[in-house]
Amino acid sequence: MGMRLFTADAMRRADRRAVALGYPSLLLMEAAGRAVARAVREHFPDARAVWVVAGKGNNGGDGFVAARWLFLWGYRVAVYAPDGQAGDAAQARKALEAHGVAVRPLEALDLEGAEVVVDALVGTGLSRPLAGVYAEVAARVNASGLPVVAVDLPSGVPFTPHVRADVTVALAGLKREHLFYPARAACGRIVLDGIGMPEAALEAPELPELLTPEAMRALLPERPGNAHKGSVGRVLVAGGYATYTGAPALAALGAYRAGAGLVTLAYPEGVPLEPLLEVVRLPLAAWRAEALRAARAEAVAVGMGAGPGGPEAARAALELGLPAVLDADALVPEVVAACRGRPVVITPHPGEAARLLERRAQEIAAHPLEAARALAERYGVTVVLKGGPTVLAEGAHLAVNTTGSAAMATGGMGDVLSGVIAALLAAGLRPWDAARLGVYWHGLAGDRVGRVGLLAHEVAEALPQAREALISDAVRPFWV
Ligand SMILES: NC(=O)C1=CN([C@@H]2O[C@H](COP(=O)(O)OP(=O)(O)OC[C@H]3O[C@@H](n4cnc5c(N)ncnc54)[C@H](O)[C@@H]3O)[C@@H](O)[C@H]2O)[C@H](O)CC1
Ligand SMILES: [K+]
Repeated sequence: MGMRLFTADAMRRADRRAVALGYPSLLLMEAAGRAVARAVREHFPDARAVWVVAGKGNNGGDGFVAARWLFLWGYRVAVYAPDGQAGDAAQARKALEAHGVAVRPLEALDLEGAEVVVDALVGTGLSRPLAGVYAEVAARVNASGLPVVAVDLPSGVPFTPHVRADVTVALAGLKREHLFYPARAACGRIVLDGIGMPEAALEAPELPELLTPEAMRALLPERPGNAHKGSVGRVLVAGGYATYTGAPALAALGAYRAGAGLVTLAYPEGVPLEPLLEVVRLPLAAWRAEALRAARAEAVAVGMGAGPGGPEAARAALELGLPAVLDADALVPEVVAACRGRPVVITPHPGEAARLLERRAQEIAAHPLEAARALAERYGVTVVLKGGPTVLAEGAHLAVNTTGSAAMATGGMGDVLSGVIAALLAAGLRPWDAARLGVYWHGLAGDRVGRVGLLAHEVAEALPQAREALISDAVRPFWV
């Protein structure tokens, strides 16, 4: 079963399924609290004094469990919470108090002497922005400058105010706030703990898939020992005029570094292109499908280069009937609309998605999953909506990438990605597989060289070592 990205509701359903399977919910809370206590010990090994702020719900319950274990391990512990817990949370509170640990009112919070704060005010049960004493506690914890370990979610996200955590222990599964900004920025380092939740309870094929190393490794095309350059995928790159003369070269480089056997670059005669020794050049008098056939390609990447010829190049390339990746200036409604039901991957950023959906870019960036789904529905193609994180859609399927970083927000990065996806299409992968693996691999390569100042060609150069790492099981997801 693949990993899924949960909403609060979906996690509540998983909880209920676990209970229906006979799994006592108090066991989940016990595992959750203990995981939080362990995170404190592992991430702040020098701390001896831990203050816990807890709410009325199960998030607070997890906090009481964490406090009990930390107390039993010899930490100095102070616990602040309102009265009025019920169910498991009330039990967890009693179990803590049985050790003689007093729970003081939140209003009495005194952070003097604390070395780490555990934030267990609210988790997935948040229904409205924090206010009153909760908002005050969040503000005081933030202002204290003390390290914060958040239980499940930093309290208050996705609204403001919220706690800013150094470590967030995600319980049972990752939720949207752990992946999407601005909430993600409040999480700090994210560690996922399974809390013993039975796999069957977590099954939720309707939720977006999270791209994991295991799932992506399985998609990597094999390289047979008797491979030759015509047998592992030939890619045609069509684009590169006017301003971005390096763009097609970056796409070609991305395709080669992703394993393409041969890359042909078609371009209008007379356009000066950046040299790339291994690329076959195909100068054209005009964008005509007949001329493009000379490349004998199995997939085509169109649109890098941002010139007025983009749509024209795209039309000619699409006439070849090959699997295709469309980017940038090829992403105009008339061109994309002609691709319905064909093996085509489009790779818009929010601005291009806005053009295709006739919406505002801010709206797209604020609701990327919904936008990707809308694009897939409207155009009947595979969608890669670039962003932090990149989200993908095809038909009813959604996926969210888990690699890459803001360091990759630089020119030419998308051209490399187009080349990678085109190489995977040429190697015979279905568009959904090529898009998911391409996005994941591209991000992984970025992570391996990742620091601000990263250049697109450096990411292309890191693709082979990222592949090796993926194959040899040396890749850990960010939540481990
Ligand atoms: N499967 C799991 O992931 C498990 C998670 N656990 C933990 O349970 C919480 C969710 O618990 P729940 O009781 O549903 O909600 P919360 O504790 O997050 O919050 C409910 C609590 O807070 C009050 N509230 C809501 N909004 C506000 C607000 N803005 N200001 C003040 N108070 C607010 C609400 O009225 C309730 O009293 C999950 O995050 C995990 O930490 C389980 O322990 C194990 C299984
Ligand atoms: K919390």
